[in-house]
Amino acid sequence: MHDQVIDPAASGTDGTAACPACPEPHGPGELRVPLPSAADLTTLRDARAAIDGLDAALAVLLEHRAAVAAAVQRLKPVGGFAGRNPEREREIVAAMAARAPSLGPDRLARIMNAVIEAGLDAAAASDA
Ligand SMILES: C=C(O[C@@H]1C=C(C(=O)O)C=C[C@H]1O)C(=O)O
Repeated sequence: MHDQVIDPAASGTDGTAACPACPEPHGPGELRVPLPSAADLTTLRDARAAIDGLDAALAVLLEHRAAVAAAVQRLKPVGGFAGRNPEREREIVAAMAARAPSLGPDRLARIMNAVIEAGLDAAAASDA
């Protein structure tokens, strides 16, 4: 969860906190990340720095998503891999494809299949 990746040693005195994903301090339960414009990146160093910032935010989102997906498994009558729901997964991919048109539904399906399986696997490991 996002709160868990905030470095308490870097916390401000005003209730805000520094976190590895965000360039600016912010309150708990928030993620703020700049969205660099690829067209503005003209050096390898800057482009890699932009990737690193986006990946830090992705990691925070993936950690948080896995925790929420684990909560869903506990709420469903049949959770875990046995309760996998292809129709729900197709809906997720379709909604994401509308926001990520350059990736499109086929690539997003591969990405989200990996994300969903990793979440279910992590949830099963934490139950064991
Ligand atoms: C979270 C659920 O369980 C499973 C995991 C999903 C996910 O990580 O998004 C989606 C569908 C299910 O295969 C759910 O049914 O909503």
